[in-house]
Amino acid sequence: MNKPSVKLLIHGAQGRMGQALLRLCGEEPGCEVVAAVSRRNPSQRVVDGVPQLSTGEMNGASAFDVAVDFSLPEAFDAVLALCVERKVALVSGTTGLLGAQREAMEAASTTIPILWASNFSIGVAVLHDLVRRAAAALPGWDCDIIEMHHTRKLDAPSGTALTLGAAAEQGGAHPKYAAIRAGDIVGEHLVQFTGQGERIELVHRAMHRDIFARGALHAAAWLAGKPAGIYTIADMLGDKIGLDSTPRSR
Ligand SMILES: NC(=O)C1=CN([C@@H]2O[C@H](COP(=O)(O)OP(=O)(O)OC[C@H]3O[C@@H](n4cnc5c(N)ncnc54)[C@H](OP(=O)(O)O)[C@@H]3O)[C@@H](O)[C@H]2O)C=CC1
Ligand SMILES: O=C(O)C1=N[C@H](C(=O)O)C[C@H](O)C1
Repeated sequence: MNKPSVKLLIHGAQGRMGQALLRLCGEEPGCEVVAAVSRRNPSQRVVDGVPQLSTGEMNGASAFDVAVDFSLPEAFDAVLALCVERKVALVSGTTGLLGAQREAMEAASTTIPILWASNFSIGVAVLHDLVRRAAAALPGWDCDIIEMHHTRKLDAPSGTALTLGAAAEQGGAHPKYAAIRAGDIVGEHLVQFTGQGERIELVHRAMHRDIFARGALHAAAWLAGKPAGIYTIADMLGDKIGLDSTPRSR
């Protein structure tokens, strides 16, 4: 018998990530978008068969299994509350969340499954592991994290930089951060360990935001139907590429 499809609500649908998610959702087997939510009232009520809702209309969305949220911190509380009310899963990549929002997410995870990640690429999941191991092997070396993004990005340091910093701290380093906003850079993270007379550079360059969208759609299919709890990218990929749990940060 065929598995029933996983019904998705895309939150932040008019954004750069939201548009990539809508374009790529057909690639994830068994996933179907049933609602696309944006801040403003939509100019068209239905696009490619998908109902378009404004934030104010979100609570009236038809039944869904997973909300996929790539929005902004000020929009996050509403989608978390809706998932708790409907008892459905949440995949979120929204960065720059406040401490209180992280706590609300932890509290919600006692009733629904949640996977939040600052970066949904496989490369960065592997980079976390490399950074933790490099930091542990290089006590006393300076650790600097330099991130570069497009000029429209609002938060700094990026969520990924902070999560990589948490990995470095797990290895005993004390990272410092620098952020560059320039042109249309999708996302670059350089973690630099500097000793006396030598330097190691670990770098990830995202060439396209489709890598994040594909990761998030895969996470949604994976998370649907899981028991309540907080899950990480490493939980999702761990068996495949042998990762320990991902460090948490904003
Ligand atoms: N974890 C990861 O792998 C990645 C995470 N990100 C993160 O995802 C988030 C979105 O990034 P990006 O798509 O580039 O950003 P955009 O600014 O392009 O999109 C943001 C979306 O959120 C909506 N939004 C903003 N404020 C509100 C609000 N108050 N209520 C409801 N909706 C709102 C916007 O609606 P409207 O268009 O109507 O204004 C828009 O659809 C950021 O936090 C970014 O850091 C980005 C890439 C990868
Ligand atoms: O806003 C972005 O664009 C990105 N945000 C995420 C972050 O803050 O780390 C992930 C990626 O770098 C792109």
